[in-house]
Amino acid sequence: MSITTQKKVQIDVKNNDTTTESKTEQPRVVYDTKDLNLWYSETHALKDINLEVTENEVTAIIGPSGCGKSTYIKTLNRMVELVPGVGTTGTIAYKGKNILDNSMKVEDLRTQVGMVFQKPNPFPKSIYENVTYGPKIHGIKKKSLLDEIVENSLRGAAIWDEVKDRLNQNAYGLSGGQQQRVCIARCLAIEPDVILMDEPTSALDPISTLKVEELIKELKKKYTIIIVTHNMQQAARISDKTVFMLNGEVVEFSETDQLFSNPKDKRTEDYITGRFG
Ligand SMILES: Nc1ncnc2c1ncn2[C@@H]1O[C@H](COP(=O)(O)OP(=O)(O)OP(=O)(O)O)[C@@H](O)[C@H]1O
Repeated sequence: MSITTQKKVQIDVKNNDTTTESKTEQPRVVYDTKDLNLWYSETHALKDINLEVTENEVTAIIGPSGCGKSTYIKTLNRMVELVPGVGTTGTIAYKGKNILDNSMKVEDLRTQVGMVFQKPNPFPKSIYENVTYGPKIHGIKKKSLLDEIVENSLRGAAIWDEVKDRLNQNAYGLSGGQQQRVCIARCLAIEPDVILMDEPTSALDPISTLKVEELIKELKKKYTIIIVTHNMQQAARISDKTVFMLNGEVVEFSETDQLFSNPKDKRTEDYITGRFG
């Protein structure tokens, strides 16, 4: 199911100082998925997915275990194709270009689309080296520039103050919540447009979870965020739109407030009220 939202922007245009005109501005669609099907060999994991992801919004994907949430998010940066025997039909346009087309270079896509995983996965290196890893691969060598990227990225991930005096220490020495924010900083260091998050707080305690949630709300001012979560309260707290998936299908996709307060589909209602899943 796809929805199209229209943000109406009223622009006052002085016309002989007497009249007012209004103009409609379309929000920018970052990912436009059309009729996407995906198979892991015989398993039909995604079925006729149609979804639009809008710029500078948080889109949450919820649904019971095995419904295809992770598969979908991993299709958005083509990580899913690392699994042998994966086949797809349909299209996913990223800023107008079909990423499933062979002509799309995965490396190009991944410089624009960062990913944060369920378990914090810092490299066994210093905090500094973790954050500079991506920029160095992209050829940045100048120490002053790398220093600047480290500070900006760690600030962006709301962890600068906690780690600024131990940048050369191993990231493994940090708490789980701090490690996850370093991983978010590592993702910001490549200056992506989109951040994909696959259950980023499921391994964190409630306080760290809250910090990452606050961070996500802040990050959406600059980035487009797509987050898979098992936690419906989390989806309700932080997302603008929510996708409910079941058995590989999108059952409902709408504004988060609407989906949780007034679901259109009985299956969504059953899921969010805990009657199944
Ligand atoms: N690497 C794989 N090889 C074969 N089948 C897979 C693979 N990964 C996932 N699947 C299958 O695809 C379907 C969707 O799985 P997926 O991991 O996307 O679900 P999910 O909603 O993210 O589940 P969870 O909430 O438990 O993480 C399931 O039937 C699963 O068994």
